[in-house]
Amino acid sequence: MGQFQALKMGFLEQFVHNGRALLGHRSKAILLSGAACFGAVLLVQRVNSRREQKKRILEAQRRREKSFQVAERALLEYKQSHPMTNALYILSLSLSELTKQLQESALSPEEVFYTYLEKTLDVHQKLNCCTEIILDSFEQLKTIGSCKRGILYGVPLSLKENLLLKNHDSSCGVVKYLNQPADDDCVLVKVLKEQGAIPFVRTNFPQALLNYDCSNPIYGQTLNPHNLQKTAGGSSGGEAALIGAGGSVIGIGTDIGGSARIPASFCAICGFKPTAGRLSSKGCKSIFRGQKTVLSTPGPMARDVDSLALFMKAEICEQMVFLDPTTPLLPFDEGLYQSRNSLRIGYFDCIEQTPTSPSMTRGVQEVKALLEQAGHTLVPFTPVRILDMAELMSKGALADGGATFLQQLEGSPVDPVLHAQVAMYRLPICLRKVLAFILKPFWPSGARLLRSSAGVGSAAGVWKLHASIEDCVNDTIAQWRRLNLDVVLCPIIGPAFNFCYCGKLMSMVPHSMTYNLLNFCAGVVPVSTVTEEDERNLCHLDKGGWFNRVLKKAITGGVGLPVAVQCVALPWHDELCLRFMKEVEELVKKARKDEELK
Ligand SMILES: CCCCCCCC/C=C\CCCCCCCC(=O)NCCS(=O)(=O)O
Repeated sequence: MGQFQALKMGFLEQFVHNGRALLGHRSKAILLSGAACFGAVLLVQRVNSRREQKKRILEAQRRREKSFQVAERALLEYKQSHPMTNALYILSLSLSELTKQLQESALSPEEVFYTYLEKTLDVHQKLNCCTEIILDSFEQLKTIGSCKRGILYGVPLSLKENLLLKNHDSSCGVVKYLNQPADDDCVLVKVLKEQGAIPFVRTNFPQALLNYDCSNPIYGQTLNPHNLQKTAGGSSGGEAALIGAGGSVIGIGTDIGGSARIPASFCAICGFKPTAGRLSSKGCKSIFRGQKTVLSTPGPMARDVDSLALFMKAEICEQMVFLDPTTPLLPFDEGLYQSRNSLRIGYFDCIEQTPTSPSMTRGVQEVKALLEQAGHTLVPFTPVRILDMAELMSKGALADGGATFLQQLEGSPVDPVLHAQVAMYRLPICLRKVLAFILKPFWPSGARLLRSSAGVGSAAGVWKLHASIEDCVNDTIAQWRRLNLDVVLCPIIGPAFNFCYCGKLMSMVPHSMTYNLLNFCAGVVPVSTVTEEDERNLCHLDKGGWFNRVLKKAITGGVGLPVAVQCVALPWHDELCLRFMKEVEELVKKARKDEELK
């Protein structure tokens, strides 16, 4: 019995042990196969989502190609019955001259439209600057002849892709925004159509718009008309390239950190960022709607300043205020724009701890001399609290540490122009703060960039940020008043960079974004080209730290590229800013003529 009992116990123990082992193996196996299934599901999901991404991108690219093909056919048909003898003449006209000829019926809307269409198709082939020919414009053209009205009667116009257009996508280079056609035109486009303009082409931008290069995974990289190895700039780079190469006489960009001004500087055209609120932003798509700390605004881009002013006159009308009553009842002050009394102008040619190229500095110095010769008073001006402002603009635009930006990119391949930014926004906030703390003694500017990209953390942080910005606005205005200034002359980022450097040089953005932060108006005028001496002077950048060395790499090989300056005025003094830009433009033109005559 004892033996039997022992045998039974041993057998039972063995049974339980085997059972446990079996169960252990089984649960392990179950767990493993569960994990494998989960992994496989994830993989399949990923493959499917990549396939879906590719499919949507291909569809968008095909839509673009189709619009070009239809436009080419229409152009061919038109040319067969209407030999376009006036093309060179039409393309040489400024916007004011063109509108005059159209109003007087010296030119017909059809010949102007097809001339610009032909040029645009040709320019796009070389620069990849357009995202679509707006086929509805052919219908608009058919009806426009009978009704001659509006300041811009018969003028073909280009639009950055993020301006909403009824029945068209505004993708901003983000796959999840594809196949979501807008219900209505944005207010600016509605007003322009009422003023007789014909929006005929949409233009390219960098993915998600928060960069000053010009490439995205749907439409690719836009090239600079002055050097195909350089970027057109951004984010309104398609506009700048198209206008700079003569494919459009007037276009609209948007600007939260320099997007209308930087590409204008890169492509030798004029770009204007009005005071935010002066023009309606209703229907201008932004990647982080609701961000109200640093204000975005649409702005005109053109070959000359008069065109920018004419555009402002056309937009600022009762209809704009009716469609968007958040805009002020403040008619365009033609008298102020035309005034030619002498100005008191503050100037600076660099910003502390912010990379600045030799041609940026030279541009300001040369224009300063011309303005002085013309009888204006130039006063040295050091921007107040510029380093604080650099941090505030970064904290404002990235109050969430870049989380929304990354969210918007989910489901999209990330364009190489964004790699540097995305890498930074992917770092956990606390790691950015720790790294910033460690880097501060060795690399203060890098540390500042990292720390300010960590956002504000809380609602109290937002209020503190807004209070600090208010202080900066008040201090800047107080300084203008102390010096009794009308306007300020300063550098704008340039010359055009090699591809994919803009994201690595966000530290240069204070040159333009300061005026978005302060909500002053600012515009850019081309004044010169990069000289051999500017190129030789790049060696000075070797000394100034990492960002300066990156800048040197970004702009090496730039001889002959456009150089521009920036003109700034106080909030709501848009006409004064444009008048100052006009003055600069005229003086530079005169100096060039005098130089040629020598
Ligand atoms: C301590 C140094 C800080 C430097 C400031 C860096 C700020 C970086 C923050 C955000 C990135 C902004 C990039 C701005 C580039 C210009 C892009 C632009 O204006 N896009 C237009 C967007 S809109 O919504 O269509 O107006």
